[in-house]
Amino acid sequence: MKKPSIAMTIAGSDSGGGAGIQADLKTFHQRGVYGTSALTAITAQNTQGVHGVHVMTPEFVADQIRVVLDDLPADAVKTGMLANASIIQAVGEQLRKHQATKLVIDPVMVAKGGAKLLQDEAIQALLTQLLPQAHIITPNLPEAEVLVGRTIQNVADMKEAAKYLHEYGVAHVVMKGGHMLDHQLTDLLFDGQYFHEVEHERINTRHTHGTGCTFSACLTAELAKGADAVTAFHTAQQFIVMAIQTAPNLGFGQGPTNHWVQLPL
Ligand SMILES: Nc1ncnc2c1ncn2[C@@H]1O[C@H](COP(=O)(O)OP(=O)(O)OP(=O)(O)O)[C@@H](O)[C@H]1O
Ligand SMILES: Cc1ncc(CO)c(N)n1
Repeated sequence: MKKPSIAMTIAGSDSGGGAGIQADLKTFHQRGVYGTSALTAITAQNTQGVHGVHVMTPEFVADQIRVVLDDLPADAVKTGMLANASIIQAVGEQLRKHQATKLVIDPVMVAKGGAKLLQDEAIQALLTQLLPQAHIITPNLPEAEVLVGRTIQNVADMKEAAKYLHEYGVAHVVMKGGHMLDHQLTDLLFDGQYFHEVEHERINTRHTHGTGCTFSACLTAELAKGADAVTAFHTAQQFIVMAIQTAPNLGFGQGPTNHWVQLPL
């Protein structure tokens, strides 16, 4: 077998399997990439909500990253749920030590059911300790509003927010439009110079659990294989729309998407 590219996820476990580390690893696998992981927290979670959270110590998160990257250097790394500022600091330190490039930050703050996955005090740490070394940040609209400190109501606001976040040193900003109120959704990527926009129709479904995780995991897998940011963005966008369209109809709440989407590798 030809050696596969490696992608690492640093995130929380979703016991229900639709979001978090499980969505990331399934998506990495489906995109032909070998997935490794470091857990920041374990949630007791299903499609109906988060029933409990157990957070790892920053030292143990650092240990996982260190031993994995010493042995299995990642071609791209993504972060999801980071829980608190001490974990963010530990992650930042380890990634700098290992000179991890192609870092994708999905600034997970709240689960779809409303449970908090990041402490408020950690926002500043995310902005100052992870953004300067990141290749791409992928906020949804409520996350972007918190990071920027302004409301975002339309595509013009999304562009302003993207420019603001770019100032922190991240190479590309992807704004996900899943939370827009319109019938028509816009996702966009800002590379510091140009905006790349994708408009698509909202799919009327309850099966949107883990859409953000799945999208950013696909983006990370494409970067790991050597794609540029814009190409990776378009592939991830296609992947998530197909995954929502063909969701397996599981669970009594907001069900997972289809991680078996087949797109050319
Ligand atoms: N109902 C929908 N129809 C079509 N596309 C959608 C829908 N919901 C989300 N998307 C797409 O899914 C991707 C993820 O966006 P979204 O804003 O939902 O992420 P998120 O809120 O971080 O997800 P989560 O918190 O569940 O992981 C984007 O490309 C967005 O356009
Ligand atoms: C562990 C975890 N990470 C991220 C999300 C966001 O979808 C979630 N619901 N659970």
